[in-house]
Amino acid sequence: MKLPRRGLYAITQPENRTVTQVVKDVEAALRGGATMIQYRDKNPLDAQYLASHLVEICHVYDAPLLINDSVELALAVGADGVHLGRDDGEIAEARRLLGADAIIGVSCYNDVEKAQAMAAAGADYVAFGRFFPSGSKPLAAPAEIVSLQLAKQSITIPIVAIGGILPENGGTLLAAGADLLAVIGGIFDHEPEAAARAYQVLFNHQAE
Ligand SMILES: Cc1ncc(COP(=O)(O)OP(=O)(O)O)c(N)n1
Ligand SMILES: Cc1ncsc1CCOP(=O)(O)O
Ligand SMILES: [Mg+2]
Repeated sequence: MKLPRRGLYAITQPENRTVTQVVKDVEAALRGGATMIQYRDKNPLDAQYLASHLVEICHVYDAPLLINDSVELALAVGADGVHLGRDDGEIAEARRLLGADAIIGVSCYNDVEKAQAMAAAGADYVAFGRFFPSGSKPLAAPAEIVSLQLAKQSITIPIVAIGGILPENGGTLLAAGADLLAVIGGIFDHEPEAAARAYQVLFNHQAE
């Protein structure tokens, strides 16, 4: 499945929710216009079961499903790719295991040089953030909007922004160079279809 060049990238929040509820919420986010989903679960009970249901529903909507942190889980469930942070392994190993068509995204925090190196090493997208205080990851280090502007000058793969992004503040990040907005709470702390739809105006504006 192809990596969308821009759009809303919804990241799951499965804590204290049943598999049925998480799948329903993700489907609602997809109906609301999310273009890609990441399964992120820091306390998984049955990750393989949930992730395989998420692959199924994402493919109905032609949206890639990426797995946070785990190449092994991505392989096991036939996911479209993986998101790797600084402690989650190397791009080359993920590529070897998942294949040429897999989508491999990497966290670059606030480090434009790292993003350039990751793009050269074969990443499919680079992610910067957190840009705004995040209830989902309160200790995430701040990133500067100027990093998006600098990255945009030298990086041609899609740039993802993450952290406290709402329909009210996402426009600044897109204007600075972000292509995809990655969101947890702004979608899944609310009714996800309406919440996802509220971000679409940002992308429609940009296209004008
Ligand atoms: C799109 C996207 N960007 C950044 C992250 C954060 O990854 P990481 O630093 O590995 O932190 P955890 O998410 O594993 O807590 C992400 N998951 N997705
Ligand atoms: C995983 C992650 N990495 C940096 S901030 C963050 C959480 C983003 O969630 P929210 O959209 O609720 O701030
Ligand atoms: Mg990680």
